[in-house]
Amino acid sequence: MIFTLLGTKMSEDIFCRSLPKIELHAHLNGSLSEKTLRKLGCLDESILEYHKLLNIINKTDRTLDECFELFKIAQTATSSKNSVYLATQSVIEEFAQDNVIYLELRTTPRAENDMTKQEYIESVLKGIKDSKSDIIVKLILSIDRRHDKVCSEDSLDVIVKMREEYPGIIKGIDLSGNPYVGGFDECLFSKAREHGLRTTIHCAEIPNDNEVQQILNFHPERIGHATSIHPDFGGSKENWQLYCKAKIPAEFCLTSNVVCGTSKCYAEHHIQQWMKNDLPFSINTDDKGVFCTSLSKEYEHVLNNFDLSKADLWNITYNAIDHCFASTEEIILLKKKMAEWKETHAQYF
Ligand SMILES: CNc1ncnc2c1ncn2[C@@H]1O[C@H](COP(=O)(O)O)[C@@H](O)[C@H]1O
Ligand SMILES: [Zn+2]
Repeated sequence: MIFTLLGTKMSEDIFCRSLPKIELHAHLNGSLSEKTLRKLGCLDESILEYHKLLNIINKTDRTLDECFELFKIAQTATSSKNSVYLATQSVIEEFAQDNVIYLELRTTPRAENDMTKQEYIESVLKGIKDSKSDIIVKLILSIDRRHDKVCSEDSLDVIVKMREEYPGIIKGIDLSGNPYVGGFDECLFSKAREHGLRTTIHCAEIPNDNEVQQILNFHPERIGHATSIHPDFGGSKENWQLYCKAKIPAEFCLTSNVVCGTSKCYAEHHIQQWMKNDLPFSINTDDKGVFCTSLSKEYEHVLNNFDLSKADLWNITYNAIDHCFASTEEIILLKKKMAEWKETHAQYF
């Protein structure tokens, strides 16, 4: 990679791009760039829908539902085994180009046309295995909140079966989807856990104290967004106390929250409460395609809005390694890579 360096100064954007990064919260179909959508044969009209987001951002009465409509465009582009395979490869390549050294990709297995849920997962796995990029990739499989019990249990059966075959790549299970629909099924996630799957759950994207309490009591390995847990952001005092005891690492996705309107702006993002109270978190993209972002840009937003140093940013990435679902050997390797980068780039801090 070529950097424009002035003396020993490295501008913030180049620093954020150059920094080796850990991505723990990226949905496959939400991560498809315009370039990838075109490669998959997506039509201009559909791509234009993506750009409508710029209008959504400027609207004050936008809804989460409007953002969720956009996933359907990407999902239409990945309705065959080959397109799922190509999409996976493209997404991995783009994260690697952004100097992401470890990626946990998540996706919801879909049975579509002549593709079964198992074939969907196999296509993603093939995309991961055939990837030529210098990046470690693990897979988390998602359960969509809007699916009924029968459909979710069917997904879990396939996920468990596939995990037995590919324990080195399939690491966990996630609960995602429109937070206004469906709910958290503790039995399903306990069953997944019994089968050795790690758990990460989208939690408190909107205020929902009862569900948040259930999720915190279940104690997943990680939670996504964690927007409305702190009382200043619509959560109850009891749940915040529960969270502070549990200290479950949170996966923050700032642009996603700002675009969807669940955070007012970057500077007022709830990440500030985690920093203030020394609670564990990582910085992630959520849906880099839909929200027109990258992990580097997310790091820049954090750097610019919260009075942090470049060393603080390095620490955030380094600490995120402890939240990942990789093996002990891989964790050691990632920490070594980060330490080496710090040493060779000491003059830029
Ligand atoms: C905005 N924040 C979010 N909150 C909740 N769920 C989200 C999400 N962003 C994405 N997804 C979930 O990921 C799917 C797209 O990727 P996959 O088809 O699974 O690869 C969406 O349909 C939704 O279920
Ligand atoms: Zn998400």
